[in-house]
Amino acid sequence: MTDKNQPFLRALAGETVSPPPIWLMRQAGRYLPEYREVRAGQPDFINFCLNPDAAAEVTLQPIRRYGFDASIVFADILLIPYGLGQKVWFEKGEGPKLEPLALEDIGSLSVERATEVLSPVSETIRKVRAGLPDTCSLIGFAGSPWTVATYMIEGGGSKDRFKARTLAWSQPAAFDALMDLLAEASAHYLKAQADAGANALKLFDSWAEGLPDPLFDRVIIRPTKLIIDRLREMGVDLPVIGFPRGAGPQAIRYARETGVQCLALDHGVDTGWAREAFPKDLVLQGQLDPAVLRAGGAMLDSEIDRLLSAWSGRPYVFNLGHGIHLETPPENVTRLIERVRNFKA
Ligand SMILES: Cc1c2[nH]c(c1CCC(=O)O)Cc1[nH]c(c(CCC(=O)O)c1C)Cc1[nH]c(c(CCC(=O)O)c1C)Cc1[nH]c(c(C)c1CCC(=O)O)C2
Repeated sequence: MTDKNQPFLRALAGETVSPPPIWLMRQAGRYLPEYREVRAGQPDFINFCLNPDAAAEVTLQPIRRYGFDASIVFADILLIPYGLGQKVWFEKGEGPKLEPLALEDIGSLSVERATEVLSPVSETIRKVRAGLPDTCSLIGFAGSPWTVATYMIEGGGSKDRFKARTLAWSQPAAFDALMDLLAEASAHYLKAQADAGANALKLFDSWAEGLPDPLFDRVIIRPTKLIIDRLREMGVDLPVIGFPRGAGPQAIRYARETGVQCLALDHGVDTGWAREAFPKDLVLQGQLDPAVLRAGGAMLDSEIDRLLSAWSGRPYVFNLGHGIHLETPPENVTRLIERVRNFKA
């Protein structure tokens, strides 16, 4: 299996592939009836993620149904806090819950424990890789330290991450130490995924929006660069995709300074601006609105065409601007893929 066989890896290496490779953020999930069936037998979400047979099966489901160019291992960004020793659970319809972490308690978190607890994810990767066609790439991932820390500190999702931002300003040394610890745990976790057979890696910074420059540098750029530098030090040379959702123009600095090979754009990014703002050798991914995929019809077609035209002639991976919505009709995804695959530049 070489890069040449995989259109997704060719694009990540900087080649303009036409039509562009396509996969979707959160492509395994509740919009698929076959996922809901497996999920029904796996009441505990964390155990589900750490069950290699079940996790490999749902990772492969969207590949079988749609033939995407890339798969992403079924896991969750909150496995890291769980592995480090924090209490994490998922309540139906309410999203993730965590026992809020006080910065004074960082000492109770263990990187070694996380590496051990998360080892089933490597087993999932081995199983998935063995079940994938040679032309399909496999993406390993982790949450970025800031996004993961917001859940750890707030005890779940939050509207504007006010508590986490306050702590970043009021206790800078302790907060930066938490970033360091999360970066170290993530680097080891991603290295294990690479060793198990992942072809590319992705860092999800879903809550990168709304940060003043000094915080953006401290909690987004520095820890992201730490992870990538650490991976390179450990001999991992896979391409890395960064997704600093909502970063706006700060993404220019992010792309220049962190060491990512590919930048995933959210649907709120001005396409014309981004075409000019990012260097031509930076691979871009995105940025279809999950709501237009949910809506379908003629609007979906015209949005697909707009993005394909806007991003043609440069290395690009077709994707959503954020995760697929659970109410998305599976046939809209079929329509999307057909339209992308029939595109002639
Ligand atoms: C912020 C974040 C999380 N998890 C993730 C992010 C970053 C991407 C983003 O911004 O969407 C990333 C993630 N979560 C999941 C995957 C693998 C599946 C895939 O991408 O195909 C990935 C890549 C499975 C999941 N993770 C979760 C589900 C749904 C759980 C279920 O089946 O009941 C899945 C399929 C649960 C989860 N996990 C998380 C939340 C907020 C929730 C609840 C919201 C929701 O239900 O969608 C944290």
